[in-house]
Amino acid sequence: MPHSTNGDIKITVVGAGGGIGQSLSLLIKTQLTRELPNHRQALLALYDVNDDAVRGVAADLSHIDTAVTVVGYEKDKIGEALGGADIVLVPAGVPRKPGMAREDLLVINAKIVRGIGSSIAQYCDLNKVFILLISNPINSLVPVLVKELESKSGNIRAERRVLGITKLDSVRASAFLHDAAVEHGLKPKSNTLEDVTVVGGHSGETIVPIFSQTACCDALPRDALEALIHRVQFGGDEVVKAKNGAGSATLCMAHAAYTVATSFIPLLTGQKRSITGTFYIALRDAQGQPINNSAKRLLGMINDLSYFAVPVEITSQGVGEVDTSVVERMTKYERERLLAPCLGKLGGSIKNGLSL
Ligand SMILES: NC(=O)C1=CN([C@@H]2O[C@H](COP(=O)(O)OP(=O)(O)OC[C@H]3O[C@@H](n4cnc5c(N)ncnc54)[C@H](O)[C@@H]3O)[C@@H](O)[C@H]2O)C=CC1
Ligand SMILES: O=C([O-])CC(=O)C(=O)O
Repeated sequence: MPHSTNGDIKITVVGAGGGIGQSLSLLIKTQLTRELPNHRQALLALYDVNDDAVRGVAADLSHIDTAVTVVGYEKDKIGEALGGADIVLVPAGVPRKPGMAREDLLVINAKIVRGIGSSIAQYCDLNKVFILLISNPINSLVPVLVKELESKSGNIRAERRVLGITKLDSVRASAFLHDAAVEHGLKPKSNTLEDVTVVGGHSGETIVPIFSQTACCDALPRDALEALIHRVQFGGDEVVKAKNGAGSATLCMAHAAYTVATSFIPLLTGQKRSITGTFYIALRDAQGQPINNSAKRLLGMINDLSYFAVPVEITSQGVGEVDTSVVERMTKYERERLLAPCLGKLGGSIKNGLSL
């Protein structure tokens, strides 16, 4: 299965033998056909440097009765795993243990992500593939990956194909908002939880949930709202502490990444010309110029930071227009108490990634 010829959708999971990789691959194998038009097939390519793990996961998943074809690729077969991919999901790297910050993973995971970036530049079509990065610290590793792709491929639009997944923050914000609403006697009107836009980055105070733009925010007491914001910003710590040395969030992350991956299906199958989603993206191109006018406007609102998580339009050309309206409509409290500290910390993380 080297290439996704004849119109099949090819999704490659790099780091498929790990906690996130296995759960994410299970979701893709069991659920993806529901999202596909009848005449389209899906290929799921699993890659990991741990040969036993990838062999085992591929054999195990291939016994499930869905029409998604699963193939495992061992360490020296990365070219075949990546060739022809429409989406490359990257949950490869080391997770946190208690007492560690995501930033403590930078040196080790940057080495891993750079190696993967180099292989993507070699084997993927950078005018076609979407690279969805999960590995931490996202705030610094998206810059690392973009730089690697630009230098190894010479493709001046490579930055538009790289999307840092911050979806788990909005998944948590929705879940915790629902919990808080129930706790304060605000009866949810349906089983569908409210979406919460989260901008900034993916670590502590760089995570900026915009609860003011949700329906039930005004009904919550101020202290409950502040506790909610803190819980979203430090939600990852809750899981790291609970797992007590056995790693960080895997199941909720797999759910978040699966949701993101399936949101691309209408674009990949030509049912839609564009989709939208919130991603941590590069706002400047390889020459340092804003990627478009909306990115230029956003840069003016965020102290000129070159990377930021924001709702954005995605077309077959990659990252398109960013939606600046969520940042424009933030309250004074959100601007001063959340956005300002986010920008300070995020600037440092971007610099750390670029200086490696
Ligand atoms: N963006 C986000 O919201 C989240 C990110 N993460 C991050 O995701 C990463 C993975 O987490 P887990 O799955 O829990 O870790 P894990 O240790 O269970 O799995 C990582 C897998 O990556 C593989 N790997 C290492 N180097 C590789 C390479 N060069 N190529 C291919 N595979 C390679 C390992 O063999 C292992 O199977 C961590 O960095 C973690 O911090 C975790 C949760 C949320
Ligand atoms: O906390 C971690 O290290 C993993 C992660 O990014 C999250 O759960 O949000």
